[in-house]
Amino acid sequence: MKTAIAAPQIKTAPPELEVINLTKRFGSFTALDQVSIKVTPGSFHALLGENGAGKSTLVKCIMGFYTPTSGEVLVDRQSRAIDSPKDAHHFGLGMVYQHFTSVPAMTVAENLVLSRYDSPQWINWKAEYDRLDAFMATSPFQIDLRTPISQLAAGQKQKLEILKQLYLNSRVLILDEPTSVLTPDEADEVLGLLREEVTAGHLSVLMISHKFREVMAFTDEVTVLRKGKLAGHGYVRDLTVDDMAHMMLGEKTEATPVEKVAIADPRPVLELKDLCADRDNGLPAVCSANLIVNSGEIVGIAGVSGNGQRELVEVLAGQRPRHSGDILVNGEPYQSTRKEMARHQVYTLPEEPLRNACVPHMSVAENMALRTFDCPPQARRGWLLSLSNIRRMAEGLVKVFSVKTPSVDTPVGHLSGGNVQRTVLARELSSTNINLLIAANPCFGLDFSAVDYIHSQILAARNRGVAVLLVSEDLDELLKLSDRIFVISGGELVYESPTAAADIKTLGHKMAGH
Ligand SMILES: Nc1ncnc2c1ncn2[C@@H]1O[C@H](COP(=O)(O)OP(=O)(O)OP(=O)(O)O)[C@@H](O)[C@H]1O
Repeated sequence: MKTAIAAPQIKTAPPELEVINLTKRFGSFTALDQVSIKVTPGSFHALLGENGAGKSTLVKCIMGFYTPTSGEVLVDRQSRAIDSPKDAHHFGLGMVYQHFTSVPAMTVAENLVLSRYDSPQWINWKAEYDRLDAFMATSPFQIDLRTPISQLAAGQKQKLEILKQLYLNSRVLILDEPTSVLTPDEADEVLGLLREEVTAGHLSVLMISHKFREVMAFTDEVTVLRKGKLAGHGYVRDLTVDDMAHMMLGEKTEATPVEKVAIADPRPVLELKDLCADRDNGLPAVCSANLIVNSGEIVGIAGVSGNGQRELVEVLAGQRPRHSGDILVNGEPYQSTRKEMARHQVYTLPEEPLRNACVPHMSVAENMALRTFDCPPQARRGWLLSLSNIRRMAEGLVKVFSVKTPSVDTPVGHLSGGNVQRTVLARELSSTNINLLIAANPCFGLDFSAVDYIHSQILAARNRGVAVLLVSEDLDELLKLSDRIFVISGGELVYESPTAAADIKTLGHKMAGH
């Protein structure tokens, strides 16, 4: 019988990681073209690029998820065959993802032991806890080993993802947008602690990021990809944000900002009256929510993830039954059916669009047609589909919304995260008759030029008279876009203010549940 053996906890120096002329093709599409990058031991390296530039493909090739078409991965100057994450682990490489991978019902200790590659069949918990206590005492972050994951805040969960890699003795950490689910304070804390480990020479970090502020504050070097090719490299001390943006975009010009205009005769479009909804486990998620969104108004809902926002949006999108209360759209009772959505012109941008707003194995064109496939010109008599019209419409939207996809026939599940987001945005924002738009974290995972674009689209919709409910974990986004702002905490709307009069400190306190 195999018993648990604790992972070695010796702080060895990180190895040098180098990628030489790496090419990755998916069929006839070249996602990476002769890309080289070197992560020197004890450096904090940022990997930048627009959505679809090839960043995830590059790190997936390094970690052995993908087999490169050609090129080499060198660890300590020797070419290595890395065919799986387990091989990568063997060479000291570990990956931390955007989303948490821990099992919510298990404790921190159980998740750490579970993360090991030498999964034991029998665990001596007494000995395991002694070793875990010793590991935790010397690690850069401390988390109580006996706490279930479901009780951890987002920042602690992300710290645990990093701790897992340290526990596995990974010396080169590859982080894929590690702060996207964190508040700015949590992000600074996590990156600051990693920075200390890098400065002490215990770790190297290669971090995919869209946030220039974090790149400038915490990293030493940047490598930039553009359309699958190496577009630049440099030291952060020698570069400005403009330099990096220019490397990412080439000669493209920036979007002109959209100004808000005053709306005449606003009328209530969305009304929530004592709306209550439950979580999957039957416990209350949304408690007696009351709010009105008027035409030509953006109402923002701020809150730390897990405070009922997801369930609220799911109820409005028809993906979760309400427990009680009323929803009115244009003054009429609203049950969020597809028919009602079409009649009242309600559009939604839910979070995690690949899971909540797409059918991953269906093509980009089919996904773009999910709202309109049974209407002319995409269908005759409601059921006779015109595939050529569906493709033609998708080709137009791909151009307008700059979706990077090999073709409109590619399964949407094959697109990069940001391009899945753009596919859904194209479908939901392209109608000229939008009446109500419900958007949840619409810029999650998007590069800065895409964020500007989406913000200008949402503002332009508002200026046309669309009522917008914007649920976001990004307070800066809410302060920039919304006319009125609410805070949701513990499922209750605990604060409301016109955004111009909102006090940031009070917002922060309310978000933290005080
Ligand atoms: N399994 C796959 N099959 C076909 N094409 C793919 C596959 N995975 C990625 N691609 C394509 O490769 C390109 C690069 O994708 P990748 O996910 O590496 O981009 P990225 O820079 O990480 O983008 P983002 O910032 O949006 O996450 C995209 O055009 C994507 O559509």
